[in-house]
Amino acid sequence: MDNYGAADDPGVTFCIGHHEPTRTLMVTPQVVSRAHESNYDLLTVPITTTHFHSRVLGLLSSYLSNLQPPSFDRIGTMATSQNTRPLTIPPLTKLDSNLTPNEATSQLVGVTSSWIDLCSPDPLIADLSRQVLMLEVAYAAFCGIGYLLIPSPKLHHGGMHSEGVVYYARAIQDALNLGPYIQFHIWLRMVDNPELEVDSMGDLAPLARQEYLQLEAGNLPKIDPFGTWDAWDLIRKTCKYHTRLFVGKLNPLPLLALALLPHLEHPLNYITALAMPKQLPALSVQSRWHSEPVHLLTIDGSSFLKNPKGYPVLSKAHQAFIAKLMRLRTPPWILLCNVGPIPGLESAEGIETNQSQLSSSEYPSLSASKNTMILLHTSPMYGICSSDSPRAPPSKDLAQSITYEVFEKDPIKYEWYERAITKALRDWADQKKPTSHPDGKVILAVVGAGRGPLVTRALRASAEAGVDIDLWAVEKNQNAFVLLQRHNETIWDSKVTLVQSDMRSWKGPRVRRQATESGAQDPVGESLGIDDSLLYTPTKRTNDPGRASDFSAPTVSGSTYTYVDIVVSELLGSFADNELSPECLDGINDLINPVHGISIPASYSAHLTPISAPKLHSDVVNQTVSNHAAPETPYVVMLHAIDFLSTAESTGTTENLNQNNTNRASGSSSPTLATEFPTPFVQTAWSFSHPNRNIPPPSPIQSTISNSHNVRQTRLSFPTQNRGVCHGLAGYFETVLYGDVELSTNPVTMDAKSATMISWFPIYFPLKTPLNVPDNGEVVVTMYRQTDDRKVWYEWMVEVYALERISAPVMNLATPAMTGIRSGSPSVDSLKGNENAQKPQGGNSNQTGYRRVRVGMSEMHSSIKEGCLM
Ligand SMILES: C[S@@+](CC[C@H](N)C(=O)[O-])C[C@H]1O[C@@H](n2cnc3c(N)ncnc32)[C@H](O)[C@@H]1O
Repeated sequence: MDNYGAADDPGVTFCIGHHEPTRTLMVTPQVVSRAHESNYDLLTVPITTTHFHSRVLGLLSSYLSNLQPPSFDRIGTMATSQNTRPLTIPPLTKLDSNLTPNEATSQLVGVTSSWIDLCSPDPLIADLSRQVLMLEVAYAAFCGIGYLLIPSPKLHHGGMHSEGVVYYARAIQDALNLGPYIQFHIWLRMVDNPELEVDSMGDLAPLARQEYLQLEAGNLPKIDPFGTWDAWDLIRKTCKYHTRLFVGKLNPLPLLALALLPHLEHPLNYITALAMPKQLPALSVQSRWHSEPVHLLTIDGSSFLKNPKGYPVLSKAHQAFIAKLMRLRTPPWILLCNVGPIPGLESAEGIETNQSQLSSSEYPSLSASKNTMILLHTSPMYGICSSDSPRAPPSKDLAQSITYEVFEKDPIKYEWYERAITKALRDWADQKKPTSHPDGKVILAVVGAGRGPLVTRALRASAEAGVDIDLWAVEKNQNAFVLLQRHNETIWDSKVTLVQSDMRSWKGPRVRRQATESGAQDPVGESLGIDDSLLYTPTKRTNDPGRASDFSAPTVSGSTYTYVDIVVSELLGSFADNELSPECLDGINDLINPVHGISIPASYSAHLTPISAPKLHSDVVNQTVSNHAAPETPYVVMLHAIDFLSTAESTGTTENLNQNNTNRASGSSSPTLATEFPTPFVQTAWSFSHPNRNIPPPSPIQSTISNSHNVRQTRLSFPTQNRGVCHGLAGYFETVLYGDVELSTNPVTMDAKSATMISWFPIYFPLKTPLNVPDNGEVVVTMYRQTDDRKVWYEWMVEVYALERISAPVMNLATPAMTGIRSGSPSVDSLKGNENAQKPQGGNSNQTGYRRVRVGMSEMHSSIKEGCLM
């Protein structure tokens, strides 16, 4: 158990801003306070004016008219060297900016010029653009602007695509240094659609000289769902995952529809009544952006659609996406663009609103929108903790009472334990199994009892099953032990025998001898209260199954040691075994009834999947400055801002999915709305079972006990559908408590096995250096659970493969031979597409197949420095 956090949902504060691209108004404190009265939390402001724009265009024009056309030099370079007279923009003048430092500046988001083209293949345009940006950033920094919105890089230049993004990225790197107190937001569309990259009048891009442009490619421009994400990935990598660099996303969501929901009696009816809702990109694309640091969500007025009553409405898919973003640790600010002037502040004249049909007074008050959006924030799961904040696993130090208290609030865990114990007791009685107690009671021990919630559940289970138990509770934490004593007196009616000990040195339960030599009943043992057996020398039970109740050991105060029939423990960590449950339970393995003994849990398994987790990566990189072991430490963390790289993906857009009413590719055919992100492909790394019949006997030549039987290793292959970046691995666990009673944190099985359980966060195994993953590739994970008999640690390595299409006889095709693919999970072949899966069996004709080509590999990471001491 390793989950910490506040139990109450803190709610989300929404921050709504107003963006008017052609704002000419000088933004004074009075203007800001007027915007506040209209319930806007912030305003955008252009850094420079149209005067500045004209000045730069004028400069460029006169420069070009005096310039010789560029030509190749003797070495043959043109685009990469400029042996020409430089064009330098003189400093800003007072007509070049309306921005003046004042007390309202901190509530402004500065917007840099969108008419520049930092990506231009023409070095003159690219350099001029860079100068404009630098002048603007420097002036914004001088004025005390805290947030800058930088328009998107231009990705298409004739036949060239994304070639100049690296120049853009390099300029942002300079800008970060120039404005050390500014947060930079790169303004991107969700998908790369060349048709939306339209040049406006006065833009520098079309002024690029023909000599530098490649001719238009013959093919029609295509929408690339991950094209803008690719650009973002390059920018943030160039800027080394800088903590002040975020995404400001252009998102065509009709947000004001959401704002209007309180006015509607049955808002969902109105939404479903819409004829043609705006289309969100595929869920895989939404999921990718959800994992990125999106701090501004901009919603354009053109996105609004009207419902039959004339109000703007929002589809459920849109709501779902916004709601998901709002549950992040840092929910984005919402920026409404082109929605008309702020009432009473700006005249609509000169301001182009995309909603000619809607006047600004028709829009709801922003306070209403805030309340509505808070209503969307309903899932209890997300309020429990701060998400995506990496935290090293809990130390093995004694836990504080508050820690136990938080865990004890879990609505599922204890309920499930009680069900498991009840079932185990009923089965024991039904199967008429002999017990280890002379009176026929089932001896049950809660080992690692903490403050005793499982003890309470065991007593309830006994009453429920109608099976008498002799109950023992073992706990090493002396402070928790005080509470166990108190509970025994006040709640448990002194029915429990308490043992303050590390379970590994406990000698087992004691019962009264059936009769003393004199024939009198021994009074000790009915209820021993606090057990003092540690004061006595260890005894040895017989392992002869036929003598499970043979109390041949030396007696203590007329009592004798016996076996435990049912051991109940909860020593699990986020990755199942990472809090040394196997090692602790090994220590009491010999105390368990060798024939009929039961352990609850009976088994547990560790599961993993590769993820993209840019925020976590950035946090880990920052921690590395003070802690060199940070990138080799597994972190317990609520994973929200992540993207699963290997999924049972459905490829349709949200709209298609909505129409088809299909949901997860894992096979659910229920008619639910497809707003869930694709289901991850999670595989089993390894498992442990108890009681463990395979523990080797101690070696006579070694003083220490070997732990080698608890070493594990795995190598798993994960097909990936879309390109992305692997920052690390997400780890989960599943456990079989008893029979069909199971707990799971695995996102694929959690809902079925233990929905709403909150005791465990997932675990995150970071990669020091993120690895790029190609479309339709494979990520192969090699992982170990290692031990040196003193501590336990993990080692992990990731390889990335591209699948190269080949034509070869079927016999020669290289097929991945990985373990861990379980029934119910998509197979590697089926995720590659249907070609392999559907190829005809037999025959030796040449057929299309795939060869794996390794394109990336991490180092072997090791958490040995942070290993868990046994
Ligand atoms: C995760 S807590 C579970 C507490 C309680 N059983 C519950 O479910 O709320 C694990 C408990 O086991 C105790 N523990 C861990 N290792 C132990 C050991 N080797 N011997 C005895 N107690 C141990 C810890 O002190 C802690 O109280």
